[in-house]
Amino acid sequence: METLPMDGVVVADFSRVLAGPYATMLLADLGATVIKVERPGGGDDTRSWGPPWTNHSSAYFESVNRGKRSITLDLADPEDQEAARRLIRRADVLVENFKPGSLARYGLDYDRAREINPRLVYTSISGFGSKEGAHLPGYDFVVQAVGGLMSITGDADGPPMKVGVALVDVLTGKDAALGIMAALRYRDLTGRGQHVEVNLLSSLLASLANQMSNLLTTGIAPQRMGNRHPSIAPYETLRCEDAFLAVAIGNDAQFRKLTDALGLVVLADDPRFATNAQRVANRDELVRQLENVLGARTAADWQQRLQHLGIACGQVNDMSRAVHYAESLGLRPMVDPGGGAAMQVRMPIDFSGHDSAEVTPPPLLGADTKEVLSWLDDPDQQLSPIVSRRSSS
Ligand SMILES: CC(C)(COP(=O)(O)OP(=O)(O)OC[C@H]1O[C@@H](n2cnc3c(N)ncnc32)[C@H](O)[C@@H]1OP(=O)(O)O)[C@@H](O)C(=O)NCCC(=O)NCCSC(=O)C(=O)O
Repeated sequence: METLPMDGVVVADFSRVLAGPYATMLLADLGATVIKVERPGGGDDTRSWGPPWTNHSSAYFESVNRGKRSITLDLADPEDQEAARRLIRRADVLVENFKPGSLARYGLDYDRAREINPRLVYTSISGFGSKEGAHLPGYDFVVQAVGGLMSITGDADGPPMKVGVALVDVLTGKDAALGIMAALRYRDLTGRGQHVEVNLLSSLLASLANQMSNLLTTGIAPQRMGNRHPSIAPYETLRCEDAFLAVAIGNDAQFRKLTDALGLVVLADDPRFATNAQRVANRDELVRQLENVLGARTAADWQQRLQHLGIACGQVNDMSRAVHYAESLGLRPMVDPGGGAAMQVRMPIDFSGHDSAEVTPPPLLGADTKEVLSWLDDPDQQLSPIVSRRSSS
């Protein structure tokens, strides 16, 4: 069997909803053995976040839980707490997203866990950190609001708007996975585990990149600009005959190519538009002139013509067309987990040394409890490979 980067790494996954499960799914995709601990009865909250539903849970749950085993433990029950501690003893990594402090009630907080296993990388995901914001529940939507993202998203004269997916959770999940990788490397160097903490608000603030830098440079908070860019023009959606085309011009040479293609070469020498700063200052007039010409053809037609000249542009696709577009470019965005489960999006990293792990469908609630508990009792026992839960259920 092929060697994967995280082969042999055991992850005790006490997380639920999105950010934590996203992080542990990445680890599973990279070959780790992920044991998802769920509450008996309903399990991960998102198993009931539908519609849409699958035969066994929800599309939401399935999007971030492939490649894992599921066990149910009632952490309020002393016997199950003991099982959780046995799992901690065997694990390399623990991931949890309880509200900070909650796990102490069950004897599963960091201090207790490191007594049991000093090599453990104990990863906590919270909404707002473990200090003054520890008691605050953290959902992506609220963090998009208080973290500034909504204030810079949407039309200039429209209401604040969220991004169309729980992107803060995804960013936080990726930060968690990165933190885990670094802590495992540190453990390789020192032999010591540690407590890795990430939170939704900090991951969002850290991802505001140039917009945050604009604030810090000028003291003025950036505002919503629709699809426009605060510092580059044209870098926005432009109206064609039938639809919008996103056009991104990053330097003057690219602008000259664009004006050539549109038969507007005079604009490239016009003092109002010759440099990026001038184009930003005279953006409304620039867009008016560009749209005058773009309006004569369809967005698809312009996409083909402009891409041919090396200009960054593309139609505004729905998600189905987005997948087809990726496939038309030779990418392999999708993977079939088998077992009758719906197709999934593949982990987006390619390695030259090995293929991506084979993907297995998300687990049924508690499907692995018996086997994992017996594995915890017997250090010589191997876990059997995950097979398709659906065909065996
Ligand atoms: C996700 C949460 C908002 C959920 O809020 P709550 O349901 O109020 O949180 P809690 O974690 O405290 O869990 C609720 C209760 O269930 C109990 N609980 C949970 N699992 C178990 C098991 N296995 N056994 C026994 N008891 C359990 C837990 O101890 C609490 O008990 P009592 O204390 O006795 O009630 C919060 O956990 C949180 O802020 N997490 C950190 C940030 C995060 O990951 N957010 C999710 C992003 S997803 C998202 O935003 C999106 O998808 O959109």
